[in-house]
Amino acid sequence: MVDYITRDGVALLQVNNPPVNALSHNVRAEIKNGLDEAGQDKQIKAIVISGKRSFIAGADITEFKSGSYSEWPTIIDLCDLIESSGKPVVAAIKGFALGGGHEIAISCHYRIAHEKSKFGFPEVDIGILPAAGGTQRFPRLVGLEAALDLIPSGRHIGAAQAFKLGIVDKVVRGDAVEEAVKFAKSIAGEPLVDRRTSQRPVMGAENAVSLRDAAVKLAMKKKKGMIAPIHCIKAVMGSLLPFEQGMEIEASEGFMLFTSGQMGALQYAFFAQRAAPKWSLPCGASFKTVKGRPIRNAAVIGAGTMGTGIAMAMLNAGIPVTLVEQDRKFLDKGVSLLKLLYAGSVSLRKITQDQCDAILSKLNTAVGYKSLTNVDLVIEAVYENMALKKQIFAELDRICPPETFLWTNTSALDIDEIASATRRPDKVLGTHFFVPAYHMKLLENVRGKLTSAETVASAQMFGTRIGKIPVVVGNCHGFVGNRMLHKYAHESDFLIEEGCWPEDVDMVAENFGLPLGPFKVRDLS
Ligand SMILES: CCCCCCCCCCCCCC(=O)CC(=O)SCCNC(=O)CCNC(=O)[C@H](O)C(C)(C)COP(=O)(O)OP(=O)(O)OC[C@H]1O[C@@H](n2cnc3c(N)ncnc32)[C@H](O)[C@@H]1OP(=O)(O)O
Ligand SMILES: NC(=O)C1=CN([C@@H]2O[C@H](COP(=O)(O)OP(=O)(O)OC[C@H]3O[C@@H](n4cnc5c(N)ncnc54)[C@H](O)[C@@H]3O)[C@@H](O)[C@H]2O)C=CC1
Repeated sequence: MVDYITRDGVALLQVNNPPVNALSHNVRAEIKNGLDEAGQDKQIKAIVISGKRSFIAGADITEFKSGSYSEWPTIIDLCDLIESSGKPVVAAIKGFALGGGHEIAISCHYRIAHEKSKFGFPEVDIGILPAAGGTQRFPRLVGLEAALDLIPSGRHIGAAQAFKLGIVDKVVRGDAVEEAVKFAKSIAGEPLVDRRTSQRPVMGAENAVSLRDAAVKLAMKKKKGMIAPIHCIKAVMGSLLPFEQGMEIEASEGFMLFTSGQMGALQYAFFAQRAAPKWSLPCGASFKTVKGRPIRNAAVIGAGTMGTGIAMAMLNAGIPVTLVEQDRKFLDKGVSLLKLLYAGSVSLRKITQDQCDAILSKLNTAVGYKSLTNVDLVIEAVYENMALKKQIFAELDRICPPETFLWTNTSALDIDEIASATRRPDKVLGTHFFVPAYHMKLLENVRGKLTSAETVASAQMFGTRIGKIPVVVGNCHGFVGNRMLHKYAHESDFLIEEGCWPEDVDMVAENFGLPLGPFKVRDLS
């Protein structure tokens, strides 16, 4: 799990724990053994820590449930051992240095990074904080302001910004490991006192109160309902005390999170989101055995709320789209809405005008279906009316090539009945997007009785390509999402009957952490 390689007086400790080099217990133990061996070997003058393929993506998240994250040696122990090493330790970073991996890196005496490497503390999004000294060393390396930005937000940054902030000593284009080995040889024997991060002062301490208040305000806005960002901020503020006292604050703030229900829920969500796209069918076909067909171009029928949102989701992923309506007036309305949304993204600087123009150049429009003779996929998003949907599917079946997938964005209708209007029920499937479809991550791919495994595979692949979390569900009224939403909607309605105002119900739901309350969502729908 950790290869120990010697190179001309340098010991290279290369973590090899696929897929992401998480710091599982065995990895930690082997890093410790490597450090001990290098420390004792008189021939070794310097140490390089790196990862095969990528650096280290952090603690092994499964260990927070099993408890082995706290088994010796912990990441805290490793960081202390690295920092206190009498021989210089250089981190060679390519790929990701995240969470505990980032903490290991900033405990090293020097950091050499590939230009495409990424740095961050994503702990906040799994309900914890960088509890291996990250909240104490990081402010000492980059100053209070940057630490109060990056730790509570969990944002990743690239190598160039990491260099600007002082996280990284050198950014390289070539092989980071080779560069680090060369560098390690060049600094062997130099004094390390000012290279030990925990011994540095924190820059920006004079503005501590205003920086803290701004960070709390931002965290409450951006991560509504989450407790971890506030504990992260409190722990970072502890860095203004001597290092050992700061570590105690980090541990006590960490303890509250490590024992919280939010940690369990967010870590469940982390693994659930990665499990969702992995599908299998009762016939035995699965994501491992069946390949999807890539979608080169598509059409969307209906330029209403959902049709425009679905078209945007595809355009954002670079898929050329033809937006189809029943008449010119509805089409113009849909296209204006779509253009307005992109103009909004330009004015908010989410995309440039050039990017906006490039995206819109892939949009075609049509009234009627006659032009759809060369599309890989059609997604229908017209009114929720079975007779209308069946009529449209029958017509599409006549016009589109036999291999074209015909998918429907119905909220609750029977996929098998819609498929029965065609001679290709194997290629019919429900793609249930959620409003706003260009933004919401969930995509239910509803499998009918006759939907083929290739169609399911293609829909799952398509979902991932357009940035969604696609999940295969069965065909029943309301599928999964809307059956859950029904209960939620009923309870919200009961509250109104009992005398609450819709805005009060929304406020409570939003304070709980939902981005929009139930009545605002209904207004959007
Ligand atoms: C305080 C009280 C207790 C006292 C005792 C004190 C003891 C010591 C405390 C030590 C505390 C340590 C604190 C700490 O530093 C915490 C952390 O480091 S938490 C982890 C932080 N890191 C992350 O959150 C990274 C998560 N991963 C990602 O963001 C992405 O995976 C990544 C960008 C790295 C790669 O993305 P991508 O290529 O898209 O791959 P996937 O996301 O699909 O992942 C592939 C595969 O790998 C699994 N996986 C990813 N990361 C982890 C992980 N960190 N641990 C375990 N498994 C991971 C993922 O689930 C996928 O698995 P599949 O089975 O293939 O689906
Ligand atoms: N609005 C929502 O929140 C969600 C809606 N859905 C489903 O998506 C589908 C569409 O819903 P919305 O976008 O909200 O409806 P909408 O009323 O906003 O848009 C429907 C559009 O379809 C067009 N249309 C009607 N007949 C047509 C035809 N024969 N050919 C071409 N275009 C035609 C209409 O002109 C209209 O612009 C429905 O089945 C709905 O149940 C699914 C998820 C969420």
